[in-house]
Amino acid sequence: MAGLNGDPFLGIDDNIEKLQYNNNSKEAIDKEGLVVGIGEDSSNNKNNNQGGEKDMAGNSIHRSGSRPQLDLSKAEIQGNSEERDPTILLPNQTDDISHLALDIGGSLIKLVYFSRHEDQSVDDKRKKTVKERLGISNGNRRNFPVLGGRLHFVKFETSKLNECLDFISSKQLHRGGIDSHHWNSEAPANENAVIKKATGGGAYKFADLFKERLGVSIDKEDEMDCLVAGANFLLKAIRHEAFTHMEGHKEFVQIDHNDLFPYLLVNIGSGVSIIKVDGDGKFQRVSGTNVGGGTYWGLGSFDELLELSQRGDNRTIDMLVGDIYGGMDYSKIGLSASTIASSFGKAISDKKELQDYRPEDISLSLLRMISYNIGQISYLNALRFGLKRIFFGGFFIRGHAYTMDTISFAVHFWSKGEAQAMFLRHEGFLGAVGAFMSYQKHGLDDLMVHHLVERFPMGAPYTGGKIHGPPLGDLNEKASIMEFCLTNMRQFMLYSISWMEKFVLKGTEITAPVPMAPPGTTGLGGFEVPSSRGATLRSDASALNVGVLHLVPTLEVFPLLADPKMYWFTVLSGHLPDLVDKVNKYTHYEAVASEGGTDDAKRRGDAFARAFSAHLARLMEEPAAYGKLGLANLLELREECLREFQFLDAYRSIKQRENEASLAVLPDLLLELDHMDEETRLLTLIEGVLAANIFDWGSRACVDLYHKGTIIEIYRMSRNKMQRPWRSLLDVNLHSVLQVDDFDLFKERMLGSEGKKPRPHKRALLFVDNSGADIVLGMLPLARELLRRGTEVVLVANSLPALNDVTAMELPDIVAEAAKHCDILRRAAEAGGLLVDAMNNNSLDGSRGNSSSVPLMVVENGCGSPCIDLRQVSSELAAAAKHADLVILEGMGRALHTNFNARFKCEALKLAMVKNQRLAEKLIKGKIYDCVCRYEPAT
Ligand SMILES: CC(C)(COP(=O)(O)O)[C@@H](O)C(=O)NCCC(=O)O
Ligand SMILES: [Mn+2]
Repeated sequence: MAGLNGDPFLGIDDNIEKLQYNNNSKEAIDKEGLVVGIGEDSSNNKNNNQGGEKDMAGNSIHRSGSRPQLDLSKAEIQGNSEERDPTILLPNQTDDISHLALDIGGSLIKLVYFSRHEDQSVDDKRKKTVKERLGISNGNRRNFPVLGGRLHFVKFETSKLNECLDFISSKQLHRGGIDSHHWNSEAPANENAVIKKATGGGAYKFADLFKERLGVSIDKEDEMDCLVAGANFLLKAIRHEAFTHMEGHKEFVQIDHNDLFPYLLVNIGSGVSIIKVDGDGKFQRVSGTNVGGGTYWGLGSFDELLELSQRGDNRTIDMLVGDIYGGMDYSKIGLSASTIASSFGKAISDKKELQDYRPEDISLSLLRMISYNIGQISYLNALRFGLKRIFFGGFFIRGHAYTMDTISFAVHFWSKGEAQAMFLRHEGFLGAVGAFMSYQKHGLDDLMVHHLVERFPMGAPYTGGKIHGPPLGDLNEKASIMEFCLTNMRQFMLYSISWMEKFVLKGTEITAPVPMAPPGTTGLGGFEVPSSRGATLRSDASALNVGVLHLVPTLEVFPLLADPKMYWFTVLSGHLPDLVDKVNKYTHYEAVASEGGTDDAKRRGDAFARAFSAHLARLMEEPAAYGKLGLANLLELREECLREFQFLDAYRSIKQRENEASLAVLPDLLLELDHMDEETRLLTLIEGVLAANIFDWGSRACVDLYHKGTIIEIYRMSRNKMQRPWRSLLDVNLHSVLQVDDFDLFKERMLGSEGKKPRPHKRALLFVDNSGADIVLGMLPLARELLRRGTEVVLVANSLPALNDVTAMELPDIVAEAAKHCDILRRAAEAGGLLVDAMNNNSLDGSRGNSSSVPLMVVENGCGSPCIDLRQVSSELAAAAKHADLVILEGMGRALHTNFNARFKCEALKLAMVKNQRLAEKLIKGKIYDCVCRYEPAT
């Protein structure tokens, strides 16, 4: 604002302690260097396994006696006890319970395991009061036996079954489960039975080994049942599960749940099963072929063959139409000269021995032969049953572009474009997911898309998010530890380290580019040879194509969205590729510093930096690797990655400092505001919100600023810069320039015109953003103004920390502090149950207790990212939304990157400062630190 009259901060900052942001932590880390250097050679691996076997054998008596560690005291049946298989609540059970299911195939073991979320939400008196106020009861929601957790996906070679057993043992997955038959029943659990679901031939073949090594009984599930159940579940529940892949181009397909059946499921494992699926549990295995993944693998190492094929030229060994027709097409029947007439056909005429051919060429010829054959048989079966959609699953595909292109080409060619080949991101895990779902207790079949949040495989499959044991760097140290690994606990630590190392190593390996077929085809046989581009094949391509699935049964669609179905298309503004390098990486330093720069923190910080960089590199190389991603997902990726490496709140101390500094000047600001007339006050309040939004630790430019001045200096500068009109914003969807200084419209709605007083809003939901000045000097004074007008205010904050965003857990204390200086806030906070245990006895006007004030409440939004996807919000927020007639979204993350184009059933105000030069140029035709104020009446 040009010359903010009577700026409350002129002069004040001299009285408060100068808070200079310190960047010592970064220097300290730079100086010492992070603990790096890992690596796992095969001998280590061997030692691990040997040690494991010996040790496990030695401890078998101890282990077989280990029942699931469940505290059954005060167990009670939940809901109607007349129901069959009612859920049993275990109120005293606190340990994490893990479950696993296996699909043990001829070549690979696929493992899906579940880990419960650590409950990080507040469930104290305050929350209870707020819930009561909002009329939230658990009665109107289905009670899920699983309160939320994660599904992880891991695979092993069947020939290395020991690795799989070690993994299960190291993660204690064999203990965590419980007797599956009794979870939902009233019958007492069998003392000794630990039953795990498994499918595939290995469930029969290796049952005794599981019993012997882990004390686990295998409950065998039918393979076809599992494949279909897994495919149906994934197709219905996971966004962007299915995609097409043609000529190197990947396109995600939005599956309509009501129009999924019938379809053809082709599972390419060792052999191939072709299944016609008509519904849940309704299917028929209509065909199959023995030429499958095992055929390829049987002739060499799968990954090596795939790698070789990248450099192959099958024309040296395949007989082409042109070879028979003297280089000509056989155009009369539509065969081009490059069409393969006979796979390996040249080998007959060439009079060469097999060893005279290049392994690369043989490998490619083989890959094409198998892929075309599968594509053709699949097409014939689709034709036989009149099916248009064919989903291909199984580990043969491995996210390999050339394989998918070849299969797609065959289906397209034979069906003349009538049938479509689609692939699944969880391609290899269909059976394992199906087996997992056969645990009745999970109630997974009832979960909807919005209950499942796919996050990224930061290393969770390898580490489970926890890192145990000493630093990774010193292999000698590791070796000596190994010698002393005699107890189970040490054993557990050892394996955890080993998995961790593998992941970090993988993180650096996975950066090789994905080979893509060149565009353009030449008849059946398609593209001539794989592109030579990207000579290295990602060895573990599939491992990073799937994320960890977070099950959050309490998430709901935000009820005030005007058109939830269109939300996906309007919510995101950012495009990924050019933004990847913009996501700053200095979080790493803050994270390590937030935990005192300890060796353990440095070690985890290093692992985080590697994992995060690996994911960014992977995304640069293939932006759709994890499904369709926008900037919002990328920002969430960073937060998730931090959490995986146990950095639960990297900005904790920064947030605290900013809160304290801002709370110190709040009384002066409130005094100043109270001396203004209504109109000036409203403008000052909105300017205050925009100005204070400058405190954003996700913006490199802002962080550079913080190193140059105190919080208050920066805040004052920011306020002095406020100038109307605020910027125009380019609507990316409408391709038009929108005027977004809607302050006058908002003012009219708030204060009226021509002497007419409009009715105040009934309830406003304020989606707050950052800690410190942003919440204390920006959003709280605005909330106070609304409260003063008789509007109930719900502060909506993150459930989990993300950058310097304020969380729902932190807010009540901030409000309590602010309430010490303001009766309006105090009374409202009391009325809203916010001051239950943070009561201040010295009220400003001497009044106490229940006032007639409208309430001020806090609810969590259900997310842990700087952005918000309103298709997945907490049930409290959904309940609070029911009576709301005003939504205020604040900050770049919530109001620009996401939701700028979201339309609401009620009025909406979107406020943000743009803190990135490039985004300012792209989104608004402006510059860094320009502001957006958009007001929209109810839709
Ligand atoms: C992470 C953020 C969305 C946070 O902004 P906020 O919501 O706090 O206003 C923002 O800092 C951002 O867009 N960062 C990425 C681009 C950059 O480096 O500036
Ligand atoms: Mn923020």
